Amino acid sequence: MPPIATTNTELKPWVAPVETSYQLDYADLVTIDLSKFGHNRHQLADDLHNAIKKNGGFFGVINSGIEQTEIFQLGQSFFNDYSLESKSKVPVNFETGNYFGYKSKGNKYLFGTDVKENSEIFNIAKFNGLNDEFHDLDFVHNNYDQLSKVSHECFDIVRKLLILFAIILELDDELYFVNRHKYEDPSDDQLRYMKYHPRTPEDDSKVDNIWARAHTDFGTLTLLFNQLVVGLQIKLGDQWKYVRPVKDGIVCNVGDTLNFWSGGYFESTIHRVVRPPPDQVNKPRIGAFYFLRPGDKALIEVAHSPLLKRLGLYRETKEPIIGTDYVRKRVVDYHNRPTYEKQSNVKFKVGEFEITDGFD
Ligand SMILES: O=C(O)CCC(=O)C(=O)O
Ligand SMILES: [Fe+2]
Repeated sequence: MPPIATTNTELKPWVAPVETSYQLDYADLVTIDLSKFGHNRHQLADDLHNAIKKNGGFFGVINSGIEQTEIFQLGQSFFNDYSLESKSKVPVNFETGNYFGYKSKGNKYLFGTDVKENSEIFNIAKFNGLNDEFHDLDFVHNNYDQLSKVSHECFDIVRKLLILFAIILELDDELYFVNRHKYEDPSDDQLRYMKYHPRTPEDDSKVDNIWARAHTDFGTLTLLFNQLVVGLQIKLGDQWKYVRPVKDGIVCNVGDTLNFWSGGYFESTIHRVVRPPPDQVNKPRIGAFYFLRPGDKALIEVAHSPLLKRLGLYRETKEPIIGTDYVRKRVVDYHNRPTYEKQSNVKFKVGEFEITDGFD
């Protein structure tokens, strides 16, 4: 079905949640200034290199040029203005592993308890003419132009980051990763809206206050827009550290496939979401993300990087794996289950590439 032109519904103002007054144990995230990209990308690549080595693949990005108020206005509208029936028109089908569409909350029990998982998710495929059936929801029809704009703007940001990652690896071709992630190609990239529905303290305590199980991200890069309701934690060594919101900025992290391309040098770090502090726990925690994922034309092998060779991290890949295959197998393995069990240090492997995950 062809896209129906946007009707430009009036979006209600977004009132950002007030920051917590609790003192929490935060990771010392390093932030890079993307406005340097145009005139000094080699310096910026050095900045990024320092940033990712400090916090296992998590870093902040400022001056990306993207307008975040509109992103959250759209998310707020999705969760507040549309009925369950309207949102459910394109349901996520975990059997396919593409993860496009809507997932309502509370479909699965957690950790062998009587407590259900609490996230509501809508994953929006790229606006490249290949995914019209996954855009067939009133919310998308009503906001088609804005959502398409946001999706393209997110892509422009990750495109710059992909160039910086190629520079860090000293690859001959700065566009090595860009050529393996093209907006016009088929891939399971998603612009995601996510809302966590608070549970009672009693229920939360039965599941160790976990709102999102510990995991690594499945694709290449993740952008996480200004999340003021804290709860995201990353695992650094054996310590969990909170991620501080980057004011007017983006938290970004490396996922599994960039980890593979870099022979593990860029880390796909385990993270989770826990119950927010008491002064924020009942605020709507609406998340907005862009998940960059390699497509079915992207072969994943350890890149021929002089840096990786010097570090002893380069190895020849006998059988490269296909980007979309990896991501879909990972989604199926992770989500296509009747319940979410408690597991630690689980290995997931496709071909020669293995990741250690853990649900804690
Ligand atoms: O909600 C968050 O802050 C993070 C969620 C997350 O890690 C994910 O959806 O992959
Ligand atoms: Fe994640």
